Amino acid sequence: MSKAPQGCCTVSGLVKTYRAGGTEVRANDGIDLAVRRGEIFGLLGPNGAGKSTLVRQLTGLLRPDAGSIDLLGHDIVRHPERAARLLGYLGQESTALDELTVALAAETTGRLRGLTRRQARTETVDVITELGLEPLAHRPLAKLSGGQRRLACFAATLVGDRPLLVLDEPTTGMDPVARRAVWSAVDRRRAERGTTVLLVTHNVIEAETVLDRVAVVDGGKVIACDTPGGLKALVDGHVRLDLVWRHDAPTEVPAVAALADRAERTGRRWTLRTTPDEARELVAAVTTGPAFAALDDFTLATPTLEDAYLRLGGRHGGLAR
Ligand SMILES: Nc1ncnc2c1ncn2[C@@H]1O[C@H](COP(=O)(O)OP(=O)(O)OP(=O)(O)O)[C@@H](O)[C@H]1O
Repeated sequence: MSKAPQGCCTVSGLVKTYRAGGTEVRANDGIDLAVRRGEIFGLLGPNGAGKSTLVRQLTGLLRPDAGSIDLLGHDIVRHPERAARLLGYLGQESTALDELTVALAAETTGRLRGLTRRQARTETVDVITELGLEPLAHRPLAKLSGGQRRLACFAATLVGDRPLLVLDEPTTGMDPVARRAVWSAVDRRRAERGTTVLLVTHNVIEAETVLDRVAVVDGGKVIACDTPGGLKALVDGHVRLDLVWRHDAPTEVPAVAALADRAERTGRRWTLRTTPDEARELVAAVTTGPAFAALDDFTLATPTLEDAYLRLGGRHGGLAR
C-alpha cells in the first residue's frame, strides 16, 4: 500500500486511450496531479480536454492504460472497487436511480454505502432540508427539471459521509439559488469534516470563487496547476477592455479601424487585452466623437482566470464566463 502523507489523491503518469471505429483518442496523455486533504481542487478546461476521463479513472469506473492513482493510501488501479468506499461521485450522466423519488434515491445511496436504514433516513432528511429540496422530496427524479434533478443527485452524493467528493460539473443547469445551496453544502463539509472536493468545471466565475487550486487541462495534459491568484499572475499587468457597439463598429473612425484586427469579437462586443497605459488611451479614443456615439457600453477589468487560461494557450470558447 503506498502512502500519501498530506495527500488525498495523487495521480502519476496517467494515460487513457479510447479506441472506437478504427480511431484512437488519447484522452489522458500523462497526467500528474496531487490533491491535498481538505482542498477544493478544480479541473478546468475546454470540452473534450479529458477531465471526465480523468475523474472516471479516479472513481474506479474506468481502467487506465498506464499510470498510478493513490486515494488516501489506496492503489485504485490495482483495487478499483475501493474507490466507492472513499469517495462520493456525481457524474455527468443520469443516474440508475432515476425511477426513484428524490428521498428514496438519497436513502438508497446511503444504504448502498453501508448506512443502517435509520441512519440513511436521518441523513436523507438532513440533506434534503439543507438543500431546500423538501417540496420535491416525493417526486421521481425522472419527472424533475434538469436543474432540479441535478440538485437531487447532488443530495444523494452527500448521503453516507465520504472523505472525498468528486463532482463533475455539479451546478450545470441550476438556478442561482440551487448553485448557492451546492457551494454552501460543499464549504460546510470542508469546514466541519475536512472533506476534500475535486470539482470539474467550465465555469470560470465559480472556479475563481470556490477553488483553492486549479489544474488547467487541455489536450489530455495538465498545462498549469496553481491557485486562481497564481494563475492570474500569469497575466498580471494586463487588463481587458470590452467595447459593446450599438450596431456595427464605426470602422470609419481611424482609432476604431486600428483595433479591428486585434479585437476578439462576440456579436457586438469587441474584447481587447492590453496594458493599463494603452487601455487608458483606447478609452480616451472611443469615448469622444463618433466612436462614442456608436458605443453602447464599455468595461475595463483586471484579468480573470479565463484570461490566464488563454495566455496558457488553451482554446478559446470552451470556458463559460
Ligand atoms: N467512451 C468514449 N469513447 C471514445 N472516445 C471518448 C469516449 N469518452 C470520451 N472520449 C473522447 O475523449 C476525449 C476526452 O473526453 P472527456 O469526456 O474526458 O472530456 P471532458 O474534458 O470531460 O469534456 P467535457 O467538458 O465536454 O465534459 C474527447 O476527445 C472525447 O471525444
